Amino acid sequence: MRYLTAGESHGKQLTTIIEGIPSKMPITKDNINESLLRRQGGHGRGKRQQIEKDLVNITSGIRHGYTLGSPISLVITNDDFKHWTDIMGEDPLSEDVAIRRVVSKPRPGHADLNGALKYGHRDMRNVLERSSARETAARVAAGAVAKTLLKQLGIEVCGYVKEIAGIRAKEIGSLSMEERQNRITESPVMVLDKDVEQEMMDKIDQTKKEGDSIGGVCEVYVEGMPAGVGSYVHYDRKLDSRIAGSVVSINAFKGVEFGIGFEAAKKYGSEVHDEISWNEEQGYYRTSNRLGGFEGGMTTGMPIVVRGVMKPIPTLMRKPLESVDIETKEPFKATVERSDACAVPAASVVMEHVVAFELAKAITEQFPNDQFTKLKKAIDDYRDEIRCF
Ligand SMILES: Cc1cc2nc3c(=O)[nH]c(=O)nc-3n(C[C@H](O)[C@H](O)[C@H](O)COP(=O)(O)O)c2cc1C
Ligand SMILES: C=C(O[C@@H]1CC(C(=O)O)=C[C@@H](OP(=O)(O)O)[C@H]1O)C(=O)O
Repeated sequence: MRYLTAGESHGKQLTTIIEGIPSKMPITKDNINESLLRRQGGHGRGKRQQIEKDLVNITSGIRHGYTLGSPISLVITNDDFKHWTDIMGEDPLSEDVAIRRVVSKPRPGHADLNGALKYGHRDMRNVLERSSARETAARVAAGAVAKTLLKQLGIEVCGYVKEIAGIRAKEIGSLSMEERQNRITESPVMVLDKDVEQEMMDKIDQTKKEGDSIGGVCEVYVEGMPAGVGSYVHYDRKLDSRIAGSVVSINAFKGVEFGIGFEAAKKYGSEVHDEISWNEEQGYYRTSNRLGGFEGGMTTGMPIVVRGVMKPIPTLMRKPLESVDIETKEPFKATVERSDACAVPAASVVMEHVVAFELAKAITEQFPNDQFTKLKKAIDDYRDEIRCF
């Protein structure tokens, strides 16, 4: 399984092409639109989300509610394009207009300057349009297809906010998957712990008022993955490493941890590792899950718990960062018309979907089948086999 996305933030549309989903898997538009809608939400988003209404147009690979086994292409229209037709259209601009519209002021914290140096663009719009996190809508569409596959194999993935600007949600280990999913749907900041919700919202509002930005931590929790998915034999087949790469690939994500994560550095081995037990009903299981569901690049069969840290949004409404104009070499302070003050809730939805894609990819590699029913049977057989091992 693999996917590619195409599209600029203020261009006509975003496109996702997914390859490797087996045939005859039930799926509808609603499976994808529900995820797209969730990504647009969350307290702290800027004015752009009032312009966009992300809905998928399935243009290939799905017919009458089932996958065909051929490439699936998904299109999301950028409603904002109508305001940008001259700047983002394919027709050449007259020279004087083109010169006036050139973006020569790189924004710190964005891809602008490095992308301009690499691709030789003196108009940094050519960089910023594609490097924008608008592209995460296309990735969520791919992840929604992956989630639909996983769910039908008994694997559920759920992403939520763990921390915003130092305000940390407490551990609520006893929540079922359904309770987690309901809770984040109800929560304006997509957090499981109701006690910190208001504090997080107040912090976002205060930050917005001050024209600054904040980041945080997102967590993804997965139930139902059988033990032994992934591999220890090569670095690029380790599933935890693939997940880590997918999380850091999300715009503004700077780090990843599994289970107790960086806390492990402060502890003894006896306080970190998960002891192995066995009973007839479950087969092997762990009495704790401090390592977050991975050993040796493979799943342990315990829930996967992975967190990613998002830096504060780099575009600041009233505290602009200093930079240098690449034409004049003069310093300037970046001024902006709109930006998100905090996109951690939306990013938790993105993280859920990129993790889901890596899990579905690993499953389809380990149980290669062109037809979904055969894939389902292969996994069920494997589950029986490891229970009796
Ligand atoms: C869902 C989401 C929304 C974002 N919204 C904004 C935004 O409104 N303004 C902004 O400056 N950065 C925003 N970002 C962050 C930038 O896209 C990101 O910092 C930039 O692409 C540079 O990538 P890097 O931080 O990974 O180096 C957003 C990120 C995500 C995941
Ligand atoms: C468009 C989205 O996020 C955008 C991501 C983004 C950035 O720099 O990453 C900057 C903003 O773009 P704009 O300047 O057009 O408002 C966000 O709105 C989206 O998530 O759908």
